Amino acid sequence: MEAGVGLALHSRAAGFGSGRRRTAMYGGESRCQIGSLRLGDQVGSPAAVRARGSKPIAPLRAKKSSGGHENLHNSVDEALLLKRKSEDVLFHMNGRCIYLVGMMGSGKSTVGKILAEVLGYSFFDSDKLVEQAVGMPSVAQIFKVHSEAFFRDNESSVLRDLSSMRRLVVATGGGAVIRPVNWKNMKKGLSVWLDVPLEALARRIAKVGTASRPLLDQPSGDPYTMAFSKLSTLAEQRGDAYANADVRVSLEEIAAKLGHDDVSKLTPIDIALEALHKIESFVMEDTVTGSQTEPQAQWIQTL
Ligand SMILES: Nc1ncnc2c1ncn2[C@@H]1O[C@H](COP(=O)(O)OP(=O)(O)OP(=O)(O)O)[C@@H](O)[C@H]1O
Ligand SMILES: O=C(O)C1=C[C@@H](O)[C@@H](O)[C@H](O)C1
Repeated sequence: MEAGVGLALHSRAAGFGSGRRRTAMYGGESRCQIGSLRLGDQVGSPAAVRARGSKPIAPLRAKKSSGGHENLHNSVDEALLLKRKSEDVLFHMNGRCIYLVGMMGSGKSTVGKILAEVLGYSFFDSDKLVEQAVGMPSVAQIFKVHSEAFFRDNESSVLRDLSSMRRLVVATGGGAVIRPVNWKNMKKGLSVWLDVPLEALARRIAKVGTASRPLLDQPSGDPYTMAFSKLSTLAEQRGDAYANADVRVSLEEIAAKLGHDDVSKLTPIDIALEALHKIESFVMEDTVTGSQTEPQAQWIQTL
């Protein structure tokens, strides 16, 4: 294959859940209103995602890079592995939604867009849907003008509305895990925890700044140190809330498996691939035990 020729993945969910409404990422067929959300052909399209202030979802392509043929081959191999694994996973998913949970900066949006593309699902970022529902341009502004509690109420409404849909990958807000009612809704699909060491999170966040993350934003101080200290406090407060997810994707484990000494060497594709492997194990076991969609944790059932 010539360098520079793109390998676009066109994973299709065709054949699954026929007769149900599809919300394919490109060119959804229908528009509908569910609760406070308007979903359908506009929202699922790249143009609509851009209109809501998100970056467009780039098609997954093998890129020509300065490394030449070797890099191209690696990219092609990765793309094929992802495509094959996504087909295995789709077979067992029955259209269930995937909810990505994890701390701020854990890569929920980055990895979520890759998963949505290979599975032929639609991608949504719940922070963006809250901004849309409230009619404000940023989460930071919602916190400032209203309050964190107001944001959390809207976040819960968005997750409740999404939970009645199918074939979505949802990047949830970092704090969505603290409310049991959100788990009750997320457990209608499959939840995946991106478990990233705090040092790596702080490095990523310090790189892009904290302005868009109101719980981390500080008027002064070294960005890495401030982010690390706040993230540590949040992680302590949240305790085991993330561990309630059906599947845990640990970057430390992936790095060890791939022989890397640092999680920063992992690409979003490495992480998406591991997520698909873990999802497959979970759904296969789930199919065998017949426990699909039943909330497991006792504290959810006490609601
Ligand atoms: N595997 C990775 N390696 C390095 N940087 C990454 C990786 N994944 C994501 N990032 C970067 O980390 C930052 C946060 O990623 P992303 O927005 O996907 O996280 P998130 O979990 O959705 O964050 P939030 O909940 O705060 O919105 C981005 O700048 C992104 O480019
Ligand atoms: O971890 C959190 O509590 C948050 C994470 C972000 O995604 C936003 O939902 C908001 O900034 C709060």
